[in-house]
Amino acid sequence: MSVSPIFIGIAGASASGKSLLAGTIYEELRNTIGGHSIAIIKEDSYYQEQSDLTFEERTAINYDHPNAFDHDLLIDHIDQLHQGREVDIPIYDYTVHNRSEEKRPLSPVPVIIIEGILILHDKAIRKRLDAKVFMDTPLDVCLLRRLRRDISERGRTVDSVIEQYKRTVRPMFLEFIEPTKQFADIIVPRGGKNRVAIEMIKARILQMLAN
Ligand SMILES: Nc1ncnc2c1ncn2[C@@H]1O[C@H](COP(=O)(O)OP(=O)(O)O)[C@@H](O)[C@H]1O
Ligand SMILES: O=c1ccn([C@@H]2O[C@H](COP(=O)(O)O)[C@@H](O)[C@H]2O)c(=O)[nH]1
Repeated sequence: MSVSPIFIGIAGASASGKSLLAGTIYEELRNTIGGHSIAIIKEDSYYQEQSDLTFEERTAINYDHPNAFDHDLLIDHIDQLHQGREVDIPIYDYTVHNRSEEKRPLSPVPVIIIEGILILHDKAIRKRLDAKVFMDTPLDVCLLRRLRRDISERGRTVDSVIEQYKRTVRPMFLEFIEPTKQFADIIVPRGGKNRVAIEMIKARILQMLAN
Protein backbone atom coordinates (compact mmCIF):
# COMPACT_ATOMS: atom_id res chain seq x y z
CA MET A 1 0.00 0.00 0.00
CA SER A 2 1.43 3.44 -0.89
CA VAL A 3 1.95 6.13 1.75
CA SER A 4 0.29 9.55 1.55
CA PRO A 5 2.51 11.81 3.66
CA ILE A 6 1.61 14.46 6.22
CA PHE A 7 3.34 17.73 5.21
CA ILE A 8 4.61 20.18 7.86
CA GLY A 9 5.82 23.61 6.67
CA ILE A 10 8.39 25.70 8.57
CA ALA A 11 8.93 29.30 7.39
CA GLY A 12 10.81 32.31 8.77
CA ALA A 13 13.76 34.60 8.18
CA SER A 14 17.10 33.34 6.97
CA ALA A 15 19.02 31.91 9.98
CA SER A 16 15.93 32.07 12.19
CA GLY A 17 16.44 28.38 13.09
CA LYS A 18 14.22 26.60 10.54
CA SER A 19 16.81 23.92 9.72
CA LEU A 20 17.67 23.42 13.37
CA LEU A 21 14.01 23.00 14.33
CA ALA A 22 13.33 20.65 11.40
CA GLY A 23 16.48 18.64 12.17
CA THR A 24 15.63 18.35 15.87
CA ILE A 25 12.09 17.17 15.17
CA TYR A 26 13.47 14.72 12.58
CA GLU A 27 16.06 13.24 14.95
CA GLU A 28 13.71 12.96 17.91
CA LEU A 29 10.76 11.51 15.96
CA ARG A 30 13.02 8.97 14.23
CA ASN A 31 13.44 7.31 17.60
CA THR A 32 9.66 7.02 17.98
CA ILE A 33 8.36 6.31 14.48
CA GLY A 34 11.52 5.01 12.76
CA GLY A 35 14.11 6.48 10.41
CA HIS A 36 12.19 5.55 7.26
CA SER A 37 9.07 7.38 8.42
CA ILE A 38 10.19 11.00 8.30
CA ALA A 39 12.08 13.21 5.82
CA ILE A 40 13.01 16.86 5.30
CA ILE A 41 12.70 18.85 2.07
CA LYS A 42 14.49 22.22 1.83
CA GLU A 43 12.85 24.96 -0.20
CA ASP A 44 16.41 26.02 -1.08
CA SER A 45 16.69 22.87 -3.22
CA TYR A 46 14.17 24.56 -5.51
CA TYR A 47 16.14 27.70 -6.31
CA GLN A 48 15.90 28.23 -10.07
CA GLU A 49 18.39 26.36 -12.23
CA GLN A 50 20.71 29.06 -13.66
CA SER A 51 23.65 27.39 -15.35
CA ASP A 52 23.21 29.80 -18.27
CA LEU A 53 24.47 32.69 -16.07
CA THR A 54 28.08 33.45 -15.10
CA PHE A 55 29.16 33.24 -11.45
CA GLU A 56 29.20 37.08 -11.28
CA GLU A 57 25.66 37.24 -12.71
CA ARG A 58 24.48 34.58 -10.25
CA THR A 59 26.05 36.47 -7.32
CA ALA A 60 23.95 39.53 -8.18
CA ILE A 61 20.59 37.64 -8.07
CA ASN A 62 18.05 38.48 -5.36
CA TYR A 63 17.75 35.10 -3.61
CA ASP A 64 15.21 36.42 -1.11
CA HIS A 65 12.52 37.25 -3.70
CA PRO A 66 9.76 34.69 -4.45
CA ASN A 67 10.77 34.66 -8.15
CA ALA A 68 14.13 33.11 -7.21
CA PHE A 69 12.35 29.82 -6.51
CA ASP A 70 10.88 27.19 -8.83
CA HIS A 71 7.82 26.70 -6.64
CA ASP A 72 5.98 24.95 -9.50
CA LEU A 73 8.49 22.11 -9.30
CA LEU A 74 8.11 21.95 -5.51
CA ILE A 75 4.31 21.80 -5.84
CA ASP A 76 4.64 19.07 -8.45
CA HIS A 77 6.89 17.08 -6.09
CA ILE A 78 4.47 17.49 -3.16
CA ASP A 79 1.67 16.19 -5.38
CA GLN A 80 3.76 13.26 -6.65
CA LEU A 81 4.65 12.29 -3.06
CA HIS A 82 0.99 12.61 -2.10
CA GLN A 83 0.17 10.13 -4.82
CA GLY A 84 2.75 7.69 -3.48
CA ARG A 85 5.40 8.35 -6.15
CA GLU A 86 9.16 8.85 -5.65
CA VAL A 87 10.67 12.23 -6.67
CA ASP A 88 14.19 13.42 -7.50
CA ILE A 89 14.97 16.48 -5.40
CA PRO A 90 17.56 18.92 -6.76
CA ILE A 91 20.62 19.56 -4.60
CA TYR A 92 21.61 23.23 -4.22
CA ASP A 93 25.19 24.46 -3.81
CA TYR A 94 25.25 27.89 -2.09
CA THR A 95 28.98 28.33 -2.73
CA VAL A 96 28.37 28.59 -6.49
CA HIS A 97 24.74 29.84 -6.35
CA ASN A 98 23.49 26.98 -8.48
CA ARG A 99 22.01 23.48 -8.51
CA SER A 100 24.59 20.73 -8.53
CA GLU A 101 24.54 17.86 -11.02
CA GLU A 102 23.26 15.32 -8.50
CA LYS A 103 19.71 14.78 -7.27
CA ARG A 104 18.37 13.13 -4.12
CA PRO A 105 15.67 10.51 -4.61
CA LEU A 106 12.88 10.69 -2.01
CA SER A 107 10.17 8.08 -1.57
CA PRO A 108 6.90 8.99 0.13
CA VAL A 109 7.21 8.59 3.90
CA PRO A 110 4.52 9.26 6.53
CA VAL A 111 5.93 12.65 7.66
CA ILE A 112 7.63 15.23 5.43
CA ILE A 113 8.88 18.55 6.84
CA ILE A 114 9.34 21.31 4.25
CA GLU A 115 11.39 24.25 5.47
CA GLY A 116 12.31 27.53 3.78
CA ILE A 117 12.04 31.32 3.95
CA LEU A 118 9.03 31.57 1.60
CA ILE A 119 7.28 28.27 2.17
CA LEU A 120 4.11 30.05 3.36
CA HIS A 121 4.14 32.65 0.57
CA ASP A 122 2.33 30.68 -2.17
CA LYS A 123 -1.31 29.83 -1.52
CA ALA A 124 -0.86 26.69 -3.61
CA ILE A 125 1.84 25.43 -1.22
CA ARG A 126 0.00 26.55 1.93
CA LYS A 127 -3.09 24.55 1.04
CA ARG A 128 -0.97 21.41 0.67
CA LEU A 129 0.47 21.74 4.21
CA ASP A 130 -1.16 19.95 7.16
CA ALA A 131 0.50 22.24 9.74
CA LYS A 132 2.25 25.59 9.25
CA VAL A 133 4.99 26.92 11.54
CA PHE A 134 6.66 30.37 11.54
CA MET A 135 9.98 31.01 13.31
CA ASP A 136 9.71 34.41 15.00
CA THR A 137 13.36 35.07 15.80
CA PRO A 138 14.47 38.74 16.06
CA LEU A 139 16.22 39.91 12.87
CA ASP A 140 19.39 41.08 14.65
CA VAL A 141 19.80 37.60 16.15
CA CYS A 142 19.26 36.08 12.67
CA LEU A 143 21.91 38.38 11.17
CA LEU A 144 24.51 37.37 13.76
CA ARG A 145 23.76 33.67 13.22
CA ARG A 146 23.78 34.06 9.43
CA LEU A 147 27.13 35.88 9.55
CA ARG A 148 28.76 33.02 11.41
CA ARG A 149 27.05 30.24 9.37
CA ASP A 150 27.57 31.78 5.92
CA ILE A 151 31.27 32.39 6.53
CA SER A 152 31.89 28.88 7.87
CA GLU A 153 29.52 26.90 5.62
CA ARG A 154 28.61 28.93 2.51
CA GLY A 155 31.93 30.46 1.44
CA ARG A 156 31.04 34.08 2.28
CA THR A 157 33.00 37.02 3.73
CA VAL A 158 31.86 39.46 6.45
CA ASP A 159 31.50 42.22 3.84
CA SER A 160 29.48 40.05 1.42
CA VAL A 161 27.06 38.94 4.16
CA ILE A 162 26.51 42.55 5.29
CA GLU A 163 26.09 43.83 1.71
CA GLN A 164 23.57 41.10 0.82
CA TYR A 165 21.73 41.63 4.10
CA LYS A 166 21.19 45.33 3.35
CA ARG A 167 20.46 44.82 -0.37
CA THR A 168 17.99 41.88 -0.26
CA VAL A 169 17.76 39.83 2.94
CA ARG A 170 16.24 42.48 5.22
CA PRO A 171 14.02 44.29 2.66
CA MET A 172 12.61 41.02 1.25
CA PHE A 173 12.00 39.71 4.76
CA LEU A 174 9.89 42.79 5.53
CA GLU A 175 8.06 42.70 2.17
CA PHE A 176 7.48 38.98 1.61
CA ILE A 177 8.45 36.75 4.55
CA GLU A 178 7.17 38.49 7.67
CA PRO A 179 3.66 38.98 6.18
CA THR A 180 3.32 35.17 5.92
CA LYS A 181 3.33 34.89 9.73
CA GLN A 182 -0.44 35.42 9.57
CA PHE A 183 -0.83 32.05 7.83
CA ALA A 184 0.99 30.06 10.54
CA ASP A 185 -0.77 27.69 12.93
CA ILE A 186 2.17 27.85 15.33
CA ILE A 187 4.51 30.83 15.84
CA VAL A 188 7.81 29.88 17.48
CA PRO A 189 9.64 32.64 19.34
CA ARG A 190 13.44 32.71 19.75
CA GLY A 191 14.43 29.87 17.41
CA GLY A 192 15.25 26.25 16.89
CA LYS A 193 15.95 25.36 20.51
CA ASN A 194 12.51 26.33 21.88
CA ARG A 195 11.80 23.11 23.80
CA VAL A 196 8.09 23.71 24.41
CA ALA A 197 7.51 24.39 20.71
CA ILE A 198 9.47 21.27 19.70
CA GLU A 199 7.41 19.09 22.04
CA MET A 200 4.12 20.63 20.84
CA ILE A 201 4.94 20.11 17.17
CA LYS A 202 6.08 16.52 17.78
CA ALA A 203 2.89 15.79 19.74
CA ARG A 204 0.75 17.23 16.92
CA ILE A 205 2.57 15.14 14.31
CA LEU A 206 2.06 11.96 16.36
CA GLN A 207 -1.61 12.85 16.81
CA MET A 208 -2.05 13.33 13.04
CA LEU A 209 -0.32 10.00 12.38
CA ALA A 210 -2.66 8.24 14.81
CA ASN A 211 -5.78 9.61 13.08
N1 LIG B 1 18.49 28.83 19.34
C1 LIG B 1 19.71 28.85 18.79
N2 LIG B 1 20.81 29.10 19.56
C2 LIG B 1 22.03 29.15 19.00
N3 LIG B 1 22.30 28.95 17.70
C3 LIG B 1 21.26 28.70 16.88
C4 LIG B 1 19.92 28.64 17.38
N4 LIG B 1 19.09 28.40 16.33
C5 LIG B 1 19.87 28.30 15.24
N5 LIG B 1 21.18 28.47 15.58
C6 LIG B 1 22.34 28.47 14.66
O1 LIG B 1 22.15 29.56 13.76
C7 LIG B 1 22.49 29.19 12.43
C8 LIG B 1 21.28 29.37 11.54
O2 LIG B 1 20.29 28.42 11.93
P1 LIG B 1 19.54 27.56 10.83
O3 LIG B 1 18.75 26.53 11.54
O4 LIG B 1 20.49 27.13 9.76
O5 LIG B 1 18.57 28.70 10.25
P2 LIG B 1 17.64 28.71 8.95
O6 LIG B 1 17.44 27.29 8.54
O7 LIG B 1 16.38 29.38 9.42
O8 LIG B 1 18.37 29.53 7.93
C9 LIG B 1 22.99 27.76 12.47
O9 LIG B 1 24.40 27.77 12.56
C10 LIG B 1 22.37 27.22 13.77
O10 LIG B 1 23.13 26.19 14.33
O1 LIG C 1 22.61 31.06 -4.05
C1 LIG C 1 22.13 31.48 -3.00
C2 LIG C 1 20.90 31.02 -2.52
C3 LIG C 1 20.40 31.50 -1.34
N1 LIG C 1 21.08 32.42 -0.63
C4 LIG C 1 20.53 32.91 0.65
O2 LIG C 1 20.05 31.82 1.41
C5 LIG C 1 18.99 32.26 2.25
C6 LIG C 1 17.96 31.15 2.43
O3 LIG C 1 18.52 30.07 3.11
P1 LIG C 1 18.40 29.92 4.70
O4 LIG C 1 18.94 28.55 4.96
O5 LIG C 1 16.94 30.06 5.04
O6 LIG C 1 19.22 30.99 5.32
C7 LIG C 1 18.35 33.46 1.59
O7 LIG C 1 18.22 34.50 2.55
C8 LIG C 1 19.35 33.86 0.48
O8 LIG C 1 19.79 35.18 0.65
C9 LIG C 1 22.29 32.89 -1.09
O9 LIG C 1 22.94 33.74 -0.45
N2 LIG C 1 22.79 32.40 -2.27
